[in-house]
Amino acid sequence: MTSSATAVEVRNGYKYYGSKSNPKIVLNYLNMSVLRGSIYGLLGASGCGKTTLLSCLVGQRRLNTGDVRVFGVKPGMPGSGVPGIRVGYMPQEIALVEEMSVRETIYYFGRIYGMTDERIYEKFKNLCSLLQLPPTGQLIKKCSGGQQRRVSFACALIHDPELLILDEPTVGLDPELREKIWEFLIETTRSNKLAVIITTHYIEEARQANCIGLMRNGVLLAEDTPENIMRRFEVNSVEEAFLILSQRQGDSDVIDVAQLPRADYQATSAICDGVEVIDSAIEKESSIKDQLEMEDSNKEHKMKDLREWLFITRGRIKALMIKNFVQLSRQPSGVVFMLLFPLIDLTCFYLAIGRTPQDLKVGLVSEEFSKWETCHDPQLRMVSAFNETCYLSNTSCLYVKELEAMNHINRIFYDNLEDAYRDAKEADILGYVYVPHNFSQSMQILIEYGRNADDEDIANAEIAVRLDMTDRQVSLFLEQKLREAFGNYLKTIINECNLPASVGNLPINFQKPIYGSEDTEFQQFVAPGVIMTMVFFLATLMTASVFISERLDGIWDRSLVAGVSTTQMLWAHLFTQLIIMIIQSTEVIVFVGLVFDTYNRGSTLLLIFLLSLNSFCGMLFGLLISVWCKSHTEANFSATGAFYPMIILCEYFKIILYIIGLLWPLEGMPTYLRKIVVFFPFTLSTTSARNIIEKGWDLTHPDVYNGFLVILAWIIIFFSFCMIGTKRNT
Ligand SMILES: Nc1ncnc2c1ncn2[C@@H]1O[C@H](COP(=O)(O)OP(=O)(O)OP(=O)(O)O)[C@@H](O)[C@H]1O
Repeated sequence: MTSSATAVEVRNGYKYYGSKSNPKIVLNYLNMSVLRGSIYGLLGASGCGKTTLLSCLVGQRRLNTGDVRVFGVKPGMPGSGVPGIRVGYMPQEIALVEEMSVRETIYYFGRIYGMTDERIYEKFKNLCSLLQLPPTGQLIKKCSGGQQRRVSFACALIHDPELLILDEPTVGLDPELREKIWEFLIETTRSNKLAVIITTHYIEEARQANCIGLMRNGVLLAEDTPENIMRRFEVNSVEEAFLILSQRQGDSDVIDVAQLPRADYQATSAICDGVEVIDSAIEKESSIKDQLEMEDSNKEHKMKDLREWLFITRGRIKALMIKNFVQLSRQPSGVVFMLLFPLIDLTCFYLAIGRTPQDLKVGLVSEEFSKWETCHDPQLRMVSAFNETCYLSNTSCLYVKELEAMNHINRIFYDNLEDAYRDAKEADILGYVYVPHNFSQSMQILIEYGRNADDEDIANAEIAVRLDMTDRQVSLFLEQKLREAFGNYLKTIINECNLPASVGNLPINFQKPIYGSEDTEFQQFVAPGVIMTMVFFLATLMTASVFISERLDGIWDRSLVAGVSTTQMLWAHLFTQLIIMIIQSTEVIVFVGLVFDTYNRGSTLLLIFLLSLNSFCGMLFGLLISVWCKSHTEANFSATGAFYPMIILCEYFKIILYIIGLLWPLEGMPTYLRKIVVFFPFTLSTTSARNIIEKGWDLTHPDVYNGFLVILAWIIIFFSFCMIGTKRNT
C-alpha cells in the first residue's frame, strides 16, 4: 500500500508506442518510488524513456499496463489535482508563448492554477530574484535560451506545487545558476513536503539528489541514494557507476527484467527510505495518521475542487483568452490575415470580377461603300421619308454609330472581308460584322413589302456576324451588345420613317422584375457566395494554424498538465475567435456597402449574424483539421483539399468558376448531386444571404432560416468530431 510519505509510485509500468503487433517498448515493467520531501534524480541515456515516464506521471499519457499513483491516486482521476494544481511540470522543450512577455507568461500560468493576481504578484517577485528572471516586460522570443528556461522553471513553481517534475531544467544554464537552483530545491524539499523528480544529462549534479534512478531501455537498473550507488560499484562518481551498470547490461536494446540482479530490479523506496531526507517531524508520523491524513487530504481536495470550480474555470478561460489575444495582436501577420485579407480579397473581387468588359475589338466590313470615310460625310443622308416611302442608303453607318455609342466595343474598320477574317484567325480581333453590298436597299424593301419581299432581299437585309466563341463569357456579351445595337438601329429607322414603334419590337414583353432589377450587377449576385466562402476559409486556415502551432510548441500539453481541460481550451479559443469573426464580418459588410456601393434590402444585423455564424463554422472546420492533422503541411493540404470540392459543388461558385472557364451551371449537375450539395455549408447559407440582401426577407422565411439551420448543423457536426478527436488525442 502506498504510504503517505510516498508522493509517486509506479508498479510494473509498461508502455509502448506504435501498434500492438509491432510495439516499440519504452517502459518495460518499471518500478519506481518517490518520497515526499525528497529529490529524485532520474538518469539515463537519451531515448531510454525518461520523458515518457514523466508524461505518465503527470497524466499526459497512460501506461498500457501497470499502475501509477501520485499522492495515492491515479493521475487524471477527478479531484486528484494531477494533472493540475498539485503538480508543477517543466517540460524539456520551452513550451511558452513566444509573443508573451515574462510577466504575462507567469500570470498566465498563475491564473490557470486558480491563483489570485495578488498572490501571483507576491510569488513572481520572489521568483524574479531567486531565478534572476529577465526584465518582466521582455518578450519570451527576445529572451536567450537560458532565460527562457528560467521563466519556464518559474512557471512550474508559481503555485507552490506538492510535486515538481523537471525534465532537464538545467540545460543551458550557467554553473552558478544551476547550483542556485539545486540549493533552492534542496531547501524547499527540506522545509516542506515538496517532492521533486528531475532528469538531467549532467549526471554529477544528481549527486545532490536524495535518490537516484538509473534508467536504461525502459527499466530502472538501480534506485538508491547516490552514496550507496557509488559504494556498491566502488567508484567515486555517479557517472562511473552508471557506466559500469550500463556495460554490465550489455548493448542489448532489450533488457530481460527477470535477469536483473534482484536488489537492483526491486529498486524499492525502502532503499531510499534509509536516507535522512525527511524532517524528523515528518518521520515521526505514524502510518495510521499518514493514512488518515491522506484520505482527509484527498477529500479536502475534492471539496476544494468543487468549491473553486467556477472561480478556476472563469480564471482559466480568462487566462486562455488573454493569451490568445496577446498572441494574435503581437503577430502582425495574424492581424493582417484576419482583418486586412478580407478587404484585399474583396477589393480584388470587385475590381476583377463581374465588371462589364471594355475595349472588345470587333472588325467591321461594309460592302455598301468602298471607304469608311463615307460615313463621316456631313452631307450623308441615310434615312429619308418621302411620299409614304422610306428611302434607305448606307445605313451600315447608322449601325456603326450605334455600336460607337455602346462604349464597350472598339471598332476596327476593314475594307474587305479577307483582311477581317485573317485578323480574327490571328485572334487580333474577337470577330467581325459584315454588311452586304445592297443591305440598305434590301432593308427598305423588307420594311415596305414585309412578307412579300423576295428571298434575295430578305437574305441581303441581314448583317452577318462571326465571332471567336472560345471565351464564352465575352462572346455572349458581344452577341448581346451587337443585337442591342441592331435594335437601336431599327428603332431609329422606324422613327425616322414615321412607322409605328411596335413594328420593330419582338412580340414578347419583359415587365418590371419581381425581385432585383433588369440591370442587376453580376457582382451583386455573386458577392454573397464570395464573402461566405472567403470568411469560412480564412477562419479555417487561421484556426488550424493556431492550434497546430500551439500543439507543436508544447503550450497545449503544458496547459493540460497545469489542469486546463481540453473543453476549457476549446471554449476559450471559440470565444476569442467568435469575437474576431464578429469584427471581421461587420468590417466586411460595412466595407462592401461603403466602398463598393453594394445595397442590402434586408437587415444588416441579420447579415452580420449569418456571416459570423458561417465563419464560426469555418473555424470549427479548422479546429477539426488541427485535431486530426499532425503538422502545418498536413493541415494545409487538408484545408485546400476540402476547399475545392466545396466551392466547386456549391451553387454560386459555379458562376465564378464559370467566368474563369472551369465550371458548368448547377442545373447541369445530376439530380442526386444537386440534392447533396444543398447540405454543403455554403449553398443554402448563400441563398439565405441573397434572400436577405435582394428580397429583404427576415428570419421567419424558410429560404432564410434554412441557411442558418444548415450552418448550425455543421457547427454541431464539426464540434462533435473535434471533441471526439481531442479526447482521443489526450
Ligand atoms: N509519440 C511517440 N511516438 C513514437 N515513439 C516515441 C514517441 N515519443 C517518444 N518516442 C520514442 O520513445 C523512446 C523514448 O523517448 P523519450 O522521449 O521518453 O526518451 P528520453 O529518455 O526522455 O530521451 P531524452 O533524454 O533524449 O529526452 C525514444 O526512442 C523515442 O524515439
